[in-house]
Formats: sequence, C-alpha cells, structure tokens
Amino acid sequence: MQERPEMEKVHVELKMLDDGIEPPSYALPGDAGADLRTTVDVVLAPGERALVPTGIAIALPEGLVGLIHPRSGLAVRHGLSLVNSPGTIDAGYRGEIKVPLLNTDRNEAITLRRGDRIAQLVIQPVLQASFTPVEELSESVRGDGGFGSTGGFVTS
Ligand SMILES: O=c1ccn([C@H]2C[C@H](O)[C@@H](COP(=O)(O)OP(=O)(O)OP(=O)(O)O)O2)c(=O)[nH]1
Ligand SMILES: [Mg+2]
Repeated sequence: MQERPEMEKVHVELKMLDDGIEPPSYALPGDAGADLRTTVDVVLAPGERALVPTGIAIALPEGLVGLIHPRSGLAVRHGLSLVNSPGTIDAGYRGEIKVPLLNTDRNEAITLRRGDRIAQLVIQPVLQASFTPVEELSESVRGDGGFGSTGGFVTS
C-alpha cells in the first residue's frame, strides 16, 4: 500500500472565549472539517433559525479563508443546516465565530446542548481577483448556456 505523507498543517492562532468549551477538533486523521461547538443550549422550532456562538475567535493568515459547513449527520437525521451555507470567515476577522443555524425540518424541533458539535470549519486557500472591465469576454464552449443547458435531469 502506498504511504501517504503526513498532512500539511497551517498554523492558526486561536483564542478561546469560553473556558468550558473544547477547541475546534478534527474527528479523524485527514478530516477536512474541524468541528465547532455551541456554547449555549438552543431549541430550534421547525423552520426556526438562530445565530449560535462557538466560543472561539481565530486569526487566519491572509490568503486563507474559513468556510463553515453543516455536519451531514445532523443534516440528514434532523434537518439541521446553516442559513448562509457555507459561512465565510475572512482572514481579517477577529470576532467570535458564530453560526446561523436553521432547522429545515417541517415538524420536529431540534435541541442542541452546550458543547455539542454543530458545524465544521474548513480552511482553504483563496485567491483575490483583479477585475478587468472589457467590452467582450473571451470565448468558451459553454458560452452563455447555464441553468440546466446540458440536460441530465427529468423534465415534466
Ligand atoms: O457564518 C458566519 C459568517 C460570517 N461570520 C463572520 C466572519 C466573517 O468574516 C464576517 C463577515 O461575514 P460575511 O462577509 O459573510 O458577512 P457580510 O454580511 O458581508 O458582513 P460584512 O459587511 O461584515 O462583511 O462575519 C461568522 O462568524 N459566521
Ligand atoms: Mg462581507
């Protein structure tokens, strides 16, 4: 079996804002998302949303972005999602990371307890563009086709 080189890790400053909460953690080696925890108990009625604190602040080096994704287990089992999925954590942001949770279930409330892992933070490189206004865009095969132009779905 081919040896996998150890995953490269970027150093990110972390400030814990709540002593009783565990820092973000990767559940398994090689995982992309570090799980974030809620510092508060919260009950979300069907269709309800709430901005939930995580008790952490970070300083990402410029050139990186933090993306907050839902956890698929909670999504599939309970319908828990994020209003703004994925949330964007800018490199310059030093405030507390908060997660706008949304209960998409039509019937059942979702109960979360302080310390529960509610979402995951994926850190990625990011590029800024220098936008150049032009009269005509360069040509491409796709052109202006979009929104299902390549087919592959059932029509009614
Ligand atoms: O799920 C999220 C999304 C954002 N933020 C924080 C970090 C981010 O850097 C900042 C701004 O987020 P965004 O740019 O998505 O929001 P905006 O509505 O454009 O606000 P702003 O005008 O402050 O950029 O809010 C969170 O804590 N959680
Ligand atoms: Mg913004």
